[in-house]
Amino acid sequence: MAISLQLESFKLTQFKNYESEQISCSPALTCFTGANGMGKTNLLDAIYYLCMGKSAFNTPDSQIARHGSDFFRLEGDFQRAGTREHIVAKVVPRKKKALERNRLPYPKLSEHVGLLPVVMIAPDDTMLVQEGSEVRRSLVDNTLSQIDPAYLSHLIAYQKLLQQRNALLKQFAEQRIFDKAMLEVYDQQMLRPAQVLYEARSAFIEGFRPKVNAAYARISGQAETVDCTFQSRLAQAPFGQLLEERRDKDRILQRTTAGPHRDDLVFSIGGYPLKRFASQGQLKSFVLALKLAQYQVLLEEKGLPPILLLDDLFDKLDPQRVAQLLGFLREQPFGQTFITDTDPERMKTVAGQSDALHYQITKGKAARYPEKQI
Ligand SMILES: Nc1ncnc2c1ncn2[C@@H]1O[C@H](COP(=O)(O)OP(=O)(O)OP(=O)(O)O)[C@@H](O)[C@H]1O
Repeated sequence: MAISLQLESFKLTQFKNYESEQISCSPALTCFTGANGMGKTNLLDAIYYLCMGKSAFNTPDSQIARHGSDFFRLEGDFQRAGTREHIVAKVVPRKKKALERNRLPYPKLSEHVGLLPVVMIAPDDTMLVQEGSEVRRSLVDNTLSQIDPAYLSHLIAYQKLLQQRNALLKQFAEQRIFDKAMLEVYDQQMLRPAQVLYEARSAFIEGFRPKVNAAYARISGQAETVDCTFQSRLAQAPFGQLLEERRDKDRILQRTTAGPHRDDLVFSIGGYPLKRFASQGQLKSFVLALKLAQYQVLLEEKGLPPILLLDDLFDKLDPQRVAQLLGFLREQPFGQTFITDTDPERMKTVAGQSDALHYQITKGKAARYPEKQI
């Protein structure tokens, strides 16, 4: 597949440890190497921010503005299916956040999501297995939001109503009152977004499962099968019925105890719970498989290869897994890729293709490696 999504260059101003820097990108592979803490990951996060309107690490905007600065700005020049897309993010934390596409501000930031599909693979992806359900839901939500703007609108609507319903339950407890009719106003409004989220997530997981298993087999080179299933109470009863059944419980606990905000993904290996039975190596292969499956779903649904951001993977994976991953990347119709690594020598072998660009990062400054070193 011809590359039809490409970041040509991007500019950071007062973004994390970058005062001002402009980076030209390879259409295929751009590598950033440097010691720990120099600002390699920050570059990947800047690209992610331009694609998604927020940090990949949930870093609040107030912590993104460079120490001592009260704003930050990012600019990216993309080519998307033959069309130039100039994206600018101008952020004054807690005061103003504007995202512009070709000099026109978006009325809503969420309208930008999906234009420039992106997948970040980072060492802390192991949280997908080790942490609570919120992290797993956000993998699903992130993917579906990039595929379907309507999904994101329903998600935002649901989350807002949920917050309001929970606030009302708290208020009832504080004032020692209970007004069923008032609660039902929220219940009614939540039915449709909840159903949309449930149906979209269920359908998504069906397509996602075989891709996770196939990617795992390829990366780990092992025979055991892995699985990923969707767990939602909405599979047992309609949301309206769940809300009614749990009204007393919700009242006592002062929060909404059932709904799409409690959905989860269940992971297994060889038929056993992955979290408890996977070795460290199996766990790393599995989270990598989850992200590569996400990449493939986006590729199929969007019809153009997402930008792939690989953070620090080579440091954290053993050489065999690195080789498997590189083999996998070479086999697939992967689009533009960005990689960070502490070891320039290792990167030289990875970047040993003619159209790769290789930068040395030192304290928020990027310098091109001389061509002959690549
Ligand atoms: N708002 C900010 N203002 C100034 N510097 C910041 C800000 N946020 C983060 N930094 C700095 O950015 C650096 C971390 O950058 P980054 O995570 O990109 O490093 P890295 O090169 O990827 O390192 P590693 O190899 O350890 O992953 C740290 O030195 C940190 O102090």
